[in-house]
Amino acid sequence: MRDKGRTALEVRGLGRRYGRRWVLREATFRLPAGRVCGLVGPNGAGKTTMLEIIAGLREASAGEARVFGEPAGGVAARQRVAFLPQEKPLFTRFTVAETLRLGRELNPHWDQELAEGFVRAGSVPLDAKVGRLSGGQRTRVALAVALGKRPDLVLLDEPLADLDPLVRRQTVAALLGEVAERGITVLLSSHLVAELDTLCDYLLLVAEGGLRLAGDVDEIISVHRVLSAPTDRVPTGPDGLPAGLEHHTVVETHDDQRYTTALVRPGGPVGGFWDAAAPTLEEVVLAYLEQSSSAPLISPNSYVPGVGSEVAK
Ligand SMILES: Nc1ncnc2c1ncn2[C@@H]1O[C@H](COP(=O)(O)OP(=O)(O)OP(=O)(O)O)[C@@H](O)[C@H]1O
Repeated sequence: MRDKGRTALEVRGLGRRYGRRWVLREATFRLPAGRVCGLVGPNGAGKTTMLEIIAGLREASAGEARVFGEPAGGVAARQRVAFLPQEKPLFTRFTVAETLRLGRELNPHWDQELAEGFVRAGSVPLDAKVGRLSGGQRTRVALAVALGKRPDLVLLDEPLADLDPLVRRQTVAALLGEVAERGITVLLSSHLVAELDTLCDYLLLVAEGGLRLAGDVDEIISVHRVLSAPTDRVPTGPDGLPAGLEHHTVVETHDDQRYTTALVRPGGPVGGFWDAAAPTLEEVVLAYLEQSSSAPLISPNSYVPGVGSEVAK
């Protein structure tokens, strides 16, 4: 792994506004090299905007992004980045082989063997016109073009959204195989929250213009607990929240007639009537999406020294 131990991406105080409206504000994090990072957030949270800034396709209104130490958008950074936008940038009249040939002509470091192998492994015929391919086959060709550039950082904007579950699983396995073998860093936006933990070992969550979660998936899960108790045993505490949560950072609470649950970052022992369990990544993500005003969590290896961020606790 060429970049092991390095930072693939460093974002400091990044912001973007359209007119007077800020869609992204003061995003600060670090993404270590070699990780597969999920970028999640509600519609309109600024995920595409952030990917476009990192790819050098859009100017930031504040702050900066650096790719392997180089300013995003500069020649050095662009050479190391491949960006696959939501609408796959393929010419429908080209055959698959012609598409790969174009990739070779446009990219000095093109890896034909990799790109062709990736397409063949998905049983996509090289002589087929791109316009005649299924959505899954087209995704595979677009990913092959992205990987063929031999990038160090791949940015994918909802690459899997239109694939059926089986094709999605096959495509993900193929993609993860390539990136692991080559030590490529991946940042991919996705709404497929239930599948994130099979894809990603790193997570960024943006909501309401700001970064709410950043860090290792394992670390993020390990600092949270899901507490549950029968609703009839849970009195209301002085702050209006269910009692017994005073010493914890409460991300979200939910109750129905039978059970009350809370996702918390424990600030001490959990006791009394509460049962505590480790949450799934999906539970954590959904809780932060539901309560986008909860205190952000930037875990230590995403933390950028000298820029105001909250460290995991
Ligand atoms: N060129 C533009 N001019 C004005 N507003 C824009 C422009 N591009 C994006 N926006 C607005 O910025 C906000 C963030 O858009 P963005 O596409 O980055 O969000 P997203 O998180 O990727 O959303 P989704 O999950 O729906 O793809 C949206 O409200 C969008 O309407």
